[in-house]
Amino acid sequence: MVNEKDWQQEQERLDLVTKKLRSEIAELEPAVAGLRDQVADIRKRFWEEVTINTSTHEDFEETFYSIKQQEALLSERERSHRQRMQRWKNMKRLLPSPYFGRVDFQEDGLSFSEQIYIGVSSFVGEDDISFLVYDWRTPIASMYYDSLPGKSAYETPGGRVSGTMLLKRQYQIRNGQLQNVFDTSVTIGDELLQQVLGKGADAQMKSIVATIQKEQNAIIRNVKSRMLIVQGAAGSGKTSAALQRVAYLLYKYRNTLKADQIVLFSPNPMFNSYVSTVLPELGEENMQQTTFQEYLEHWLGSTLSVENPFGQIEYVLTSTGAQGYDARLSGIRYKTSEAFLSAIQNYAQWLGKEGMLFRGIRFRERELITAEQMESQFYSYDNSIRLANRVSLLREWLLRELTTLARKEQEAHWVQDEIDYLDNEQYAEAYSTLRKKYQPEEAVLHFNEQYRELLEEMQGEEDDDSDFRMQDEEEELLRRMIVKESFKPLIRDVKRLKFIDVNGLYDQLFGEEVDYREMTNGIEVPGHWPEICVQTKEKLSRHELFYEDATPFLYLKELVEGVRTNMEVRHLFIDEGQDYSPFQFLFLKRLFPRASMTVLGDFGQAIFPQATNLHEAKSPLIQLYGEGETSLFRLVRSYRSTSEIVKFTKALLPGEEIVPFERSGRKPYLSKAGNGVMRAARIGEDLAALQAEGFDSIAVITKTAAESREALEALRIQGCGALRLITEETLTFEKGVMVIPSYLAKGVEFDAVLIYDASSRAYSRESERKLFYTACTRAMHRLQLYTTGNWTPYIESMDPSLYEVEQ
Ligand SMILES: Nc1ncnc2c1ncn2[C@@H]1O[C@H](COP(=O)(O)OP(=O)(O)OP(=O)(O)O)[C@@H](O)[C@H]1O
Repeated sequence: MVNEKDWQQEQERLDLVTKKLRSEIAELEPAVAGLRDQVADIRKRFWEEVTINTSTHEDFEETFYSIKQQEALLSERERSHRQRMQRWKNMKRLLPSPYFGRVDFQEDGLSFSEQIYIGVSSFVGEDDISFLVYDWRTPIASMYYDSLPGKSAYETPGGRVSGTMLLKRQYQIRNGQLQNVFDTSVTIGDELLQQVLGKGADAQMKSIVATIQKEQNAIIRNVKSRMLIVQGAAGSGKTSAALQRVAYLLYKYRNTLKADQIVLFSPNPMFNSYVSTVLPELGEENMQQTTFQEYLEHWLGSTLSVENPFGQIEYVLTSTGAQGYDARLSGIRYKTSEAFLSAIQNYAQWLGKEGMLFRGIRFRERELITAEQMESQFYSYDNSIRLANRVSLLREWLLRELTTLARKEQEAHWVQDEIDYLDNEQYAEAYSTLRKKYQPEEAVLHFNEQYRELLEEMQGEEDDDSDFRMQDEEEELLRRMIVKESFKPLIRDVKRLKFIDVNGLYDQLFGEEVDYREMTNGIEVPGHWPEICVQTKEKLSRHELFYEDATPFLYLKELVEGVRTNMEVRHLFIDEGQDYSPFQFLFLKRLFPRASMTVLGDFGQAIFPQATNLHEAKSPLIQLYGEGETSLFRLVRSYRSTSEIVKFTKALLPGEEIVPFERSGRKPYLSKAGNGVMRAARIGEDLAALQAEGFDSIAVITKTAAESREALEALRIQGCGALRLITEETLTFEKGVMVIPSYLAKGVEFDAVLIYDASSRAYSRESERKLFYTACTRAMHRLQLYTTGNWTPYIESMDPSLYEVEQ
């Protein structure tokens, strides 16, 4: 806290800034409203102001310029309106709390210092040059995050500015009133951060601009690397850093970068709702948000049913010992590995020489073009031409073939039959459609000409043949129309490359080991190969794909058919990056060739079998853009949980680099019950107690979805009302008490976490350790664990001083 005099001065300055903000807002208000009306008015009267006259060339020119002038006027007004509106909105946002920080900085060589007040946007005085508040994203504001009083510097586009920071101060301001003022010296920790972290969880993530830490700031402001990889412990602020980074990029590149050119891939749809308010809170529009599953379904969903990652993890967690389980697990590991990535690439090469599979084009129970014909046409192209380009050539060839075949088809009996079956009305309708449709075509023009001649003839002298001639022409056109209509689906399918049997191509890989080796240039198969083949083929025959097959399948499809790209997107953010396989990263790179990537994750929370270790030296992620274009960051300090919870969770996962932020609370608390009913009763009592203590975001975390349903039922029987069950379909995140499976709790946090079953029955395998760790690290203030039997070995082997046991 500062002394009384300083406090007084700060309150006075705050009053001054608040007054100026108020008066500018009031001044701008009518202008903002007026401009809105003016723009609407110009829009309305746009055409009244323009004289349209196109009689002569000069008139036409005049009209053209008059329209141009009106357009320019309108866009100028709109621009001015937008700018004033933005300024007005920024000031409104600043008003309740105009700034949160201040640094006093004396530049080397100058005899005076400047007071730099930092807030969520800039506020410039009437003179248009003195900054009453600096936007937190300005270069000078970076010192607030990076330095302590003493020698200090900041980077500007014009070079480095060095000097001395004389003071660093933090504020808590509510409704124009100072609540707290802290001076940060070299020795004192971040008091504001202490205050912020002591608060309860929210249904929505909050912005952290007032307390961004130095190592987070480095991530937020890095614009040098094409690829940013952040390995950060649970609760270390990865998602927070990502979102503030989006705001930073939107500010830095405000003239060229729009929010919809940034895409965030998040772990589940509920997470989207959780983070959706951070950017609007900072005065920026939200970036696009999606999940990888959405992307897979977009490209494969029309023909195949793709398992989602939660289906996969439920299977992994619940089907231990089931027939085929070990094979599936071995398959998951293999299909997401780099070896399989190479296998697919080599396989595509092999297909360039042989083995392509096509689907013959069938029409009315006949094979118009056989798969063999396509194959021989395909392999007749020079094999130095890329696979996808040869597919394009084949497509052109097929379209030409179909045109020729359509011409022949016009003479077929079925066409005549169709014409004969048309009744008068249908005939007339077909004929008029035909006239409209074929009007511009040469044959029709020709026909019309003849028709006119015929009419003239008919009006002049009688010609007995004319009716017949007309009928002939009509019939020919009708035949063309009928065939063209029936060929339409064939042509559409060819254009969509349906003649390639991608299912067959993927299926073909899963055969005899010797064949696999030959097709993939010697890549080894994993254990349980024959069973993996049976499982994969069986799924495909039902037009289904395992989650682990979806990306390789899509990759193969793209190698054969050509890549789809999105050139608009400039920045890609991938949260929970450890849950993506090398395939998925490669894919995203190919899909967004102009984008930079920021990947955030924690290998300690790698709960899916396809996990990628983000920081490993040989990690495919680092290879993606090459070391030169990649920056690695590590965040180890956990801001989410109390130090007692962090110490406990760290012991669960020896080796995980995680350092608690000094905030104290109760030790994790273990409660053993005699049976399920007693446990539910105990949890029910604890829930009530926690709520009475004021915690309003509480999660009962279960291992699986099935266990969530069971827990919900048991707790309801105990009279716990208002429990919300979270499933993979849940789209919004709300406060309250919820029952949630561990893997859906990823990325979010709760005041209190109750682990429903922490027994050795539920968590004993090494593969489950990270899942357990992820669940426990969701807790901010309280962590309570329950069992009806033995504790999980991860707890049994832990130092007992790290937890309390119910007496
Ligand atoms: N600099 C900061 N100032 C204030 N709060 C912070 C800061 N950094 C992180 N936090 C808070 O810590 C909590 C965890 O942050 P966040 O969810 O971004 O971490 P994470 O690394 O993505 O976590 P996880 O991987 O476990 O999901 C959030 O409540 C966030 O607001």
